[in-house]
Amino acid sequence: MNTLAFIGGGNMSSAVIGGLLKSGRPAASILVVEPVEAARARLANDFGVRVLAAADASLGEADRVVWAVKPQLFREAAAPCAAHVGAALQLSVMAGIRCDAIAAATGSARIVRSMPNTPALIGQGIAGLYARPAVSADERAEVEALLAPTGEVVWVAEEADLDAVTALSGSGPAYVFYLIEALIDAGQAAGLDAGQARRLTLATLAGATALARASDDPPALLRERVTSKGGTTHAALQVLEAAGLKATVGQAVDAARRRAAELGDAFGH
Ligand SMILES: NC(=O)C1=CN([C@@H]2O[C@H](COP(=O)(O)OP(=O)(O)OC[C@H]3O[C@@H](n4cnc5c(N)ncnc54)[C@H](O)[C@@H]3O)[C@@H](O)[C@H]2O)C=CC1
Ligand SMILES: O=C(O)[C@@H]1CCC=N1
Repeated sequence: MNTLAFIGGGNMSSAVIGGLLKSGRPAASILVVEPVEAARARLANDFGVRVLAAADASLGEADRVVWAVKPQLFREAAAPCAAHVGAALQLSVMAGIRCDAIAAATGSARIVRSMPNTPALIGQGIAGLYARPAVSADERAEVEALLAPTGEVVWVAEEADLDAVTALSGSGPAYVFYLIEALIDAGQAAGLDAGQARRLTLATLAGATALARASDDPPALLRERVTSKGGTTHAALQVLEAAGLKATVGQAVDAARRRAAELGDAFGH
């Protein structure tokens, strides 16, 4: 079995490692560079993987390297690894660090960038993936298998499309949580207690999403089926329309996409 190295052993790495072990990968084939002692102890206890406090020559064993440090720490983390990992396929889950910057820091041309989202932590994420041309079809399939425990993947053809993925599904859970907050508050304002408002809100979002997934009909048609003529839904939707909610959502996603591009420029090399 080849060796897989993770640089950074936090939330995202733990989600991927947990899934890999469940799918039968031997813990001894996984190496994690993690400077925080408590995090190393947790990785060793929970998973039995090999942990390193700092990069050393044993990283040279790895033919696959997963970059999972916070973006602003990438350069600092990469410097001591670079001498050992240049021949490996690099997979990054870091927001905003472009392939050029990863190539410059690692000396590898074989790079896959992914943009995950936080539901990955419970196996229900979706990640956008972009591969440089030097990455083979077999390596792409291997990356898909690696990320399978975190949820779904979507490939994009251009690296710039990852900025749109970041704006839609990377940041997207925050938009949904914001809507959840607003609906719970509204339910309470309408007279329900906090527990009732929370249950009704979460089950409604989960149920509507599941129905949209299960149906071949477009969301607009599903919406129309809820909306009786002259009824309650119509009254609510008129308020949302008058407030320009669709346009506002469009502007919000565009602001996130532009910010992702700016951050990519800022982390450039
Ligand atoms: N789209 C999203 O919502 C998400 C994006 N991500 C991306 O995944 C990456 C990792 O995020 P998390 O796992 O949530 O962060 P985290 O903070 O849980 O884990 C990062 C780990 O890197 C370690 N670290 C710090 N300096 C290091 C160094 N020099 N060498 C090796 N390790 C070092 C830290 O001690 C920490 O354990 C980030 O770049 C983030 O952009 C992660 C989760 C969700
Ligand atoms: O807010 C951010 O910049 C990161 C990228 C997507 C989710 N979190």
